[in-house]
Amino acid sequence: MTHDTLSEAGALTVNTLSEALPFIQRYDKKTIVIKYGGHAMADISLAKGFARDVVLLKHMGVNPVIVHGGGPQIGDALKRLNVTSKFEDGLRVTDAATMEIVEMVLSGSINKTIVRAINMAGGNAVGLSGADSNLILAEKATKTRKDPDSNIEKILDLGFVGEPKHVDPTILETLASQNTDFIPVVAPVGFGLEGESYNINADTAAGAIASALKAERLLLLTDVKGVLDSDKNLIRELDQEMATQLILSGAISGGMIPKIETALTAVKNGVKASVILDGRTPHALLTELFTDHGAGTLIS
Ligand SMILES: Nc1ncnc2c1ncn2[C@@H]1O[C@H](COP(=O)(O)OP(=O)(O)O)[C@@H](O)[C@H]1O
Ligand SMILES: CC(=O)N[C@@H](CCC(=O)OP(=O)(O)O)C(=O)O
Repeated sequence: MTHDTLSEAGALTVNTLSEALPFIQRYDKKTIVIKYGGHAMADISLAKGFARDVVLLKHMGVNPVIVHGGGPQIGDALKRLNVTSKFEDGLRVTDAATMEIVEMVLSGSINKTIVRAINMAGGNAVGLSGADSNLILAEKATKTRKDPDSNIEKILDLGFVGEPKHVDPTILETLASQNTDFIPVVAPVGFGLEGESYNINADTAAGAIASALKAERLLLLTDVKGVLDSDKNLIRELDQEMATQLILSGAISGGMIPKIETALTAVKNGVKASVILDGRTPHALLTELFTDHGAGTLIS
């Protein structure tokens, strides 16, 4: 690189930093809940980049709360143990033996891998699951499906799949209020009233936590650019009406449906806005929060 191109690059960086000022002011001391999915953490360099970005956010005055998934990693562990696993409407049917493994993987290995990565990047992460400090009280998920032949609504028994019934955010608020540098990292495992554990979809857990905290943003990191229309173009902004139309037309399907529903519900429950964005893009979090153009689909 010549001296000129180097100084041009330097000027560009400084301009970008300077343009970030209004965004840094907007998010100062604000809570941002980030759902970090299992696919996004599989790539080591992306995972390191994610940890650095979270630490940078904290240094910039933001209060990031991480809620992680781990679907692919649970799948690998179950395969190694010869336990078969199936999904109904995007949720893993979870019997008692599967639940034990789900909890080991989510609250154990994955949670601690993320905690270590953030700490290695210079942060001070604290790993929690929904059982810690009564964070996520869950109850058995009640899902139904219409039988196509008889048109009768059937109840699906998903075992220990749970839905958040009550989130007590005291521990997260306490960590944030002490002016410490703690970064909470939450595994989506809820506790039941009988002492049982529940496997909660990580998007759902992140949405419930964001709602309880009245977060400024719920960022759902996934493995596509954002919500795409029927021509596969990125939709920059989406509201309830558009989402309903796109679901009815079939342009939005599969795992994207519960993700959008979570994003919309969070907004209805007091989260300022939700964003679905690409966790495969380096620095997706920083681009979303600190640039004019953002990164994915804003849902408000
Ligand atoms: N309109 C759409 N826009 C983007 N993705 C969509 C759309 N419709 C369906 N999808 C699917 O939804 C997936 C994201 O949901 P999911 O696999 O549950 O994500 P994650 O594992 O990150 O939680 C995408 O990889 C894509 O295959
Ligand atoms: C009930 C249910 O399906 N739970 C999920 C929890 C993990 C998760 O949601 O992880 P991702 O975000 O990486 O997909 C599961 O068992 O896979």
